[in-house]
Amino acid sequence: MPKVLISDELSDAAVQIFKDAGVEVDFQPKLGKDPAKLAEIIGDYDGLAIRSATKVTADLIAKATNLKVVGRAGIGVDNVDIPAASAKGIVVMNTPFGNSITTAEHAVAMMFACARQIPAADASTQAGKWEKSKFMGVEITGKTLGLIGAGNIGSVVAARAIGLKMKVIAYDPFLSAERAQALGIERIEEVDDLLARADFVTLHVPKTEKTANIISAERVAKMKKGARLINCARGGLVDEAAVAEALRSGHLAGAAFDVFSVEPAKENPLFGAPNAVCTPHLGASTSEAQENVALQVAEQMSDYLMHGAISNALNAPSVTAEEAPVLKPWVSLAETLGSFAGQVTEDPIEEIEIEYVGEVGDLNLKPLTAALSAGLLKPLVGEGGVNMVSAPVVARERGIHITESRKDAQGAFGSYIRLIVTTETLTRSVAGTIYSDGKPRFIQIKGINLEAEPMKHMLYTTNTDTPGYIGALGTKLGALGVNIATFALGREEKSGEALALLGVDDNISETALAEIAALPQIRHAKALAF
Ligand SMILES: NC(=O)c1ccc[n+]([C@@H]2O[C@H](COP(=O)([O-])OP(=O)(O)OC[C@H]3O[C@@H](n4cnc5c(N)ncnc54)[C@H](O)[C@@H]3O)[C@@H](O)[C@H]2O)c1
Ligand SMILES: O=C(O)[C@H](O)COP(=O)(O)O
Repeated sequence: MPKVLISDELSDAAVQIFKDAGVEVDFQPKLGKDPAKLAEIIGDYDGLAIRSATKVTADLIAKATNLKVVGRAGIGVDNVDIPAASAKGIVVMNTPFGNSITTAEHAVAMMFACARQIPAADASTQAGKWEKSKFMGVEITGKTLGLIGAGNIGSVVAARAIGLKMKVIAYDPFLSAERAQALGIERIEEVDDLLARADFVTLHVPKTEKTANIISAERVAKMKKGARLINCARGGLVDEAAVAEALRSGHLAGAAFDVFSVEPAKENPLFGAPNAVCTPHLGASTSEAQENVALQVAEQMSDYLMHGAISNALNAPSVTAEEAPVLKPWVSLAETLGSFAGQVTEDPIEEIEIEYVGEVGDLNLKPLTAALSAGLLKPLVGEGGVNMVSAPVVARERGIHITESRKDAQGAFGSYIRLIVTTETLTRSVAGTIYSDGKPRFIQIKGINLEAEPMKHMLYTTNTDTPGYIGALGTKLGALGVNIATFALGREEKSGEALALLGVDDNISETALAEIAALPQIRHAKALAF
């Protein structure tokens, strides 16, 4: 039974979902704030469900010896070291839509809060002051709202703002003209042009190398005098000290921040600045959003751990729950073919071509290609060093170029996978299919037809096609105490080249292999393990 740890404040609805799916669950919502304790126990878990408090660092991942999936109940995954997770084969998934509306509503609430100074007016009124003339505000109607980032949350904010009779302009390099038109907003090519026009600027981008400090001190200075800035996206997008200074100088009339460069924010340059409205990362904190993301993350993680279905992963191809069982035998075949090629190829691999022939080409090929690449790279990288998640990264790091193509059915088999591996000196191919019994078969090696069911231990030989070879090999294996389970042969009549693929009961030792390879008919012998 897979075991999941919930280390942040998730709605307890998630616990029931895990249990119902047959996943053991440990609910320790304070653990995210205790990294040492978390590191001590993480090795026991197959899954880790988090929000933003838990920091999934490379150090934590190194200790997570059984971890298969990290599920983020929310959107931002900047608290997860995704390259480290990918390198270890851990799927990282989030819930990209569950809290978008809630967060957009918070941004709109923050816009109103700083347009009418509601928090300060509230504090003053509750202190018995009645400072009616102190809290002069501005109308939102007819004002220009500048969105930086018009993705899921930004586009909900746009819709709400249009409803409030605002003019909405947006800077987002990935926003198409068609999408902007559909949203009823104006696309702006340069951030600075947006800042020069907007009365309110609101950020809705992830924090990346490109967006870090996107509202720098220089850009704060370029904002319209009297403008207001809202950040409900991520800390680190804005130069907070420059904004505080602009509030004091009167260049900006308000700033409303839900997120800060250091969190939890116990102190910050914005605290105490005039008309600075601050909330403690509450964007996603509604009962509706928390229920949504908790249920969704628990479902996604359970589907992966129990059935291999992958959704909303940041570092792995998607596989639906319907696809997973259909793909399963093909994923296993792909990994076996890759493993065969990886074990018999001695030179550095330059290129891998994968042909999906016939009906298999209609399946979701990404997981098949990833599994095949993992099988192929495993013998080169070492056991445990690569899997479906990390294989594309490892292949890229090693300069191995992978291509895939779909082909119409040809030959005796309606559907099969053929892998062609190119090294500096040679090109080799291997093909396999799934029989109607649901089991995989090798059907061709080096262009030579044969039929062999993959087994845990196998012996592969290439040999001259001369009489007596089978007898000599059988006798030699008998003398070495190697029991033959299956024996498949193939040959190319014209070239006189032949090959054999045998299933054997146990691993063949190196000494035994050397004796086998010394048979006069043998060109090459290799002990294989799957
Ligand atoms: N305050 C909270 O509690 C809270 C809650 C949810 C999400 N968030 C944060 O809100 C942000 C937006 O979330 P989302 O769901 O809308 O994400 P999204 O991926 O749907 O949208 C992000 C948009 O940013 C755009 N973008 C990327 N690089 C850009 C750049 N350099 N300049 C301008 N635009 C750029 C993308 O094209 C995309 O349209 C994320 O950082 C997320 O973590 C915060
Ligand atoms: O990215 C997100 O989903 C938000 O920042 C929410 O974070 P939280 O789950 O820690 O509230």
